[in-house]
Amino acid sequence: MSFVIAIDGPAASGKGTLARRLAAHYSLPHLDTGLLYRATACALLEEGLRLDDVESAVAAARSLSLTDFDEKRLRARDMGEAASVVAAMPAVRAALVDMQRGFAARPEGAVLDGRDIGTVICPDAKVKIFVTAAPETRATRRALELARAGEEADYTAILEDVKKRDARDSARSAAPLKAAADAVTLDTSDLDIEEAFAAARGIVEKARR
Ligand SMILES: Nc1ncnc2c1ncn2[C@@H]1O[C@H](COP(=O)(O)OP(=O)(O)OP(=O)(O)O)[C@@H](O)[C@H]1O
Ligand SMILES: Nc1ccn([C@@H]2O[C@H](COP(=O)(O)O)[C@@H](O)[C@H]2O)c(=O)n1
Repeated sequence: MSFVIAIDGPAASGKGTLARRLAAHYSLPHLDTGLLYRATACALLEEGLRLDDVESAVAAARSLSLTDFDEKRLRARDMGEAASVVAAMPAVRAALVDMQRGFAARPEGAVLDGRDIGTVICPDAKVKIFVTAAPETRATRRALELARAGEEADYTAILEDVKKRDARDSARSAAPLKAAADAVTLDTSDLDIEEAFAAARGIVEKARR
């Protein structure tokens, strides 16, 4: 397998930040797989369909194009919650596997971040990192991010969101959120972004040797 870095972790743990930084550092393409589930949920909501309409969700997942995402819309808070509802459907997950594995199979390698990259999508990845942080830390960071963007940032509501999403993602039967047995866990609760990036680079370098 080519040089694949698989990054998983709970909501707002900083996996996207680390995945982007590692991809830039190693000149690898990056796929934020959460966007696939967010885009699937968004397609349903925009059509006025219910989030539990499995057939429509599978059709929406199958028609996604990786180059076609309105990231600002998809990263809205309500879309994270909606994504986690469709992500619990085994048929939706199955519809998105080939797209993710195709991305990971690029000859130069790739960085993918999500919930099941190390466990299901790329079980043979050379590097697996499970990024985590205390829920309160994650909620504080997300609230700061929203406040910086001039959006509503109610810490208590965000903390509740994060906990609810983690619980649903961990409890589902299909590809639940969990660290792969051979992943290295990186707890960033007491690390700033530069420290977390340095630690992640250390993990990658060790795995490459
Ligand atoms: N180690 C860190 N210290 C401080 N802030 C951080 C750290 N890592 C990430 N952040 C900030 O926390 C917020 C969430 O990070 P990020 O978007 O990377 O998380 P994520 O796990 O990809 O989230 P999601 O699950 O919603 O996709 C961002 O504002 C980011 O800048
Ligand atoms: N590999 C993945 C990635 C994401 N999900 C689900 O999508 C939701 C949104 O993901 P973010 O990373 O953008 O926060 C997330 O809560 C999961 O339910 C997934 O199941 N598998």
